[in-house]
Amino acid sequence: MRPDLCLRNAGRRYGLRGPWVLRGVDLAVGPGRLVRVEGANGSGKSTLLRLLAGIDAPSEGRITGRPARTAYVPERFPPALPFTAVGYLTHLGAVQGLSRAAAARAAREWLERLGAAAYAETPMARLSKGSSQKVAVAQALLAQPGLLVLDEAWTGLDTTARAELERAVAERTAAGGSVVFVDHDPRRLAGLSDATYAVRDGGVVRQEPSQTAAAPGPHVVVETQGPPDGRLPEEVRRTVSSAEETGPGAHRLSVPAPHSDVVLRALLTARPPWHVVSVAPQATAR
Ligand SMILES: Nc1ncnc2c1ncn2[C@@H]1O[C@H](COP(=O)(O)OP(=O)(O)OP(=O)(O)O)[C@@H](O)[C@H]1O
Repeated sequence: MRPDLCLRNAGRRYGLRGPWVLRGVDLAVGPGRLVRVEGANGSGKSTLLRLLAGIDAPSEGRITGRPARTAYVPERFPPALPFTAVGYLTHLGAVQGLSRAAAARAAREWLERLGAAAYAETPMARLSKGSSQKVAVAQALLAQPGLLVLDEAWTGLDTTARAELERAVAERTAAGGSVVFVDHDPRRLAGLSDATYAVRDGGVVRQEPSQTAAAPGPHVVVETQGPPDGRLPEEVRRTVSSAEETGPGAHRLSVPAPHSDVVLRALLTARPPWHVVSVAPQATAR
C-alpha cells in the first residue's frame, strides 16, 4: 500500500519578502481518500492545491508520498496551444507514461465520455471555453492518476460532463487513488468526502463532519444479495447514502445516481460477487 501524501510544516509565499499565504501546514491524504478544500476568496486554496499536485514547491517545509502519476486540473487552462484536442491529449498521455497507441485510445475514450468526441480534431485555440475545460479534465484522467487534484474543475462543464467527472472521481477513489478538490458549490460530491479542510489565516484546519448530510440529487435504490454473513465491499460502503439490511446478506442501498455504476461494478466484481436483484430510481424526493 502506498504511503499517505503528506505536507509537513509547509509554507508558501510569493517573492522573497512576500506575505506568507500558507504557513505551518500539516496535512495527510491517504490512498482512496476524497478530500474537499474550502475557504474564502484569496485564502490560498489554489496555492495549497498546487503544492499538493507538485506544480509549485513550498517555500519551507516538505511534501512526501506524492504518487508518481499525479494529475491536476487548474482553475484556468491555457487553451491557445498548437494542437488538436486529441493530438494534445495523446501527447500528454505519452508524457504521462502511456504508449502512443494507449494514449490515443484513452484520449478518444475520455473525449467521448465527456461528450466532446465531436471536437477531437478541432484545434485547441478554436475550442469554446466549455470544450477546452473538457480537454483539461480529460488530460487529468487519461493515465489513471494515483493523485487527482481538481481546482474548480466542474466550472464551465455541461450537465453530462459534470456528472461524468463526479463518476470519474468515484472510480479513482474506488481504485485506491486520492482526490483533492475545491469547488464553490457546497453540494459538489456532498456526503462523499472523507475529510474537509478549510484554508484560513494562512493555516489549514480540518472541519468536523457536518451533520452527516446525505448527498443531494437523484438517487437509485439497489437491492443486492450477498453471502448470508457478507460485509458490503468497502467502495460500496463509502459511496452509498444509506444501506439497510433487509435479510441475511440482503441489502437495500440508496446510491447517488452519478455513482450507481461504480457501486454496481464493485458489487459484481467483489469476491465472491454480490447478486444485483434490482435497480430502480428512488421515488421520494430528497
Ligand atoms: N503566482 C502568484 N504570485 C503572487 N501572488 C500570488 C500568486 N498566486 C497566488 N497569489 C496570492 O496568494 C493569495 C492566495 O491566492 P490563491 O489563488 O491561492 O487563493 P484562492 O483561495 O484559491 O483564491 P480564489 O478562491 O479567489 O481562487 C492571494 O493573495 C493571491 O494574490
